[in-house]
Amino acid sequence: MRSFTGRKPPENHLKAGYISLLSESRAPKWMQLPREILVGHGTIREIGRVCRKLGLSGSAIVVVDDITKKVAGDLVCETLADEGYDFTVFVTDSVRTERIEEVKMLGEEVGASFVIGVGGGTVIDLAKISSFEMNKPFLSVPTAAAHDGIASPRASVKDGEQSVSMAAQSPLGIVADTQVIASAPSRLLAAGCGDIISNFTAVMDWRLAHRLRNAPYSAYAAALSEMTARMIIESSDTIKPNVEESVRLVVKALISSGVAMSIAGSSAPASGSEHKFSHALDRIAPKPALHGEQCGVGAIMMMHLHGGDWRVIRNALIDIGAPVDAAGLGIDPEYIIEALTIAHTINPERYTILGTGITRDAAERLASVTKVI
Ligand SMILES: NC(=O)C1=CN([C@@H]2O[C@H](COP(=O)(O)OP(=O)(O)OC[C@H]3O[C@@H](n4cnc5c(N)ncnc54)[C@H](OP(=O)(O)O)[C@@H]3O)[C@@H](O)[C@H]2O)C=CC1
Ligand SMILES: O=C(CO)COP(=O)(O)O
Ligand SMILES: [Zn+2]
Repeated sequence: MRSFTGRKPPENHLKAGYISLLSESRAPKWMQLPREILVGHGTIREIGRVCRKLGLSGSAIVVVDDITKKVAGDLVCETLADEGYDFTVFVTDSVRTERIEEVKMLGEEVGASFVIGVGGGTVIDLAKISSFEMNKPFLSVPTAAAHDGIASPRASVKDGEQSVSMAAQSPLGIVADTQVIASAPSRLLAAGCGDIISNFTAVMDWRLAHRLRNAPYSAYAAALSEMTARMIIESSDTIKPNVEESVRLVVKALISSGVAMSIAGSSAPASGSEHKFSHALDRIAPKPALHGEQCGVGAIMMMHLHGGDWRVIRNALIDIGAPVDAAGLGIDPEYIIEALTIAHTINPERYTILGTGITRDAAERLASVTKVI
């Protein structure tokens, strides 16, 4: 059991919290949250009943890709048929804008009333954004617990070679079958833990942006997001690959992180300087690693910049079997340094500890002090 306190809370920690509660923005807030969430062994067989419970009628578009069609998509279709639903399967290879248009056209053609995404980030993001643009509800059926996109209201869309993060909609329902997710490559579960642990530095950046730039801030969303990171760090020595109990813990953390983004009305509680670093790597690295893996390594370095206990983050990632350095990411150190120096240019409207950017020397020193290179 690891206990993590981040930076020593100031004496008036409660007061600081109180101040941030006082500063909760008073503008009317629209929070869209998932309504039915089912996590457990074999829950894919319940998908038809979940749709009924959600009052969904008419036909569905089931978005899969080659891997996830076999892994779970076919069983989802069988279960929908048993419950009397019509459906049309859309097999994708990406979440490019052309695919979004194709799903929308198909939806129009068959008169679909809702969309189900069965897969990883790419598949679920395609179901999320296309259903949002069709003004139809969507259900998230993750086949891996690799990041919090399974529950968030955000989507990353490939625009040319770049990935653009955009607001979309929360899933109306989430059906996470721990048996399916536990059989996914163990690297994916470790990546999901990296994405969650990175919430620590995301929240520290958010508080900094609130103090220095009066950025809209929600103490509730920050507390929920920080709690997910704390729980994963404190359980890091018990999270084991291909074990359903571990999957259940990580999936609940990913869902809570997605809910924190819904409460905040932005990805701020789960995306700070460490995500800027990851998105920068996605842009320049010849072969980027998984999103959550890059965010975990980013969190080690950004926690150091924040003056926090970066070794606790690094040790937890080691326990979990997630990468902690350039070698583990399979990325040349030169790209790590370059990504650090351009990270501040990603989502420039979001202020973080990176400020207006760090120099190459500072980046090199940061990456070596934290043993990333
Ligand atoms: N919307 C959001 O809030 C977030 C979105 N993202 C985005 O998600 C994307 C990452 O998604 P992705 O590339 O799919 O990577 P993932 O990390 O989701 O999945 C990695 C790979 O594992 C495959 N996979 C998924 N489930 C299984 C399984 N059960 N067995 C075997 N393989 C499996 C995926 O295939 P497949 O692609 O077929 O599922 C993918 O090839 C990035 O573009 C990122 O920007 C990341 C974080 C948050
Ligand atoms: O990955 C995310 C949260 O974990 C979403 O963050 P972005 O808004 O930076 O894409
Ligand atoms: Zn993320």
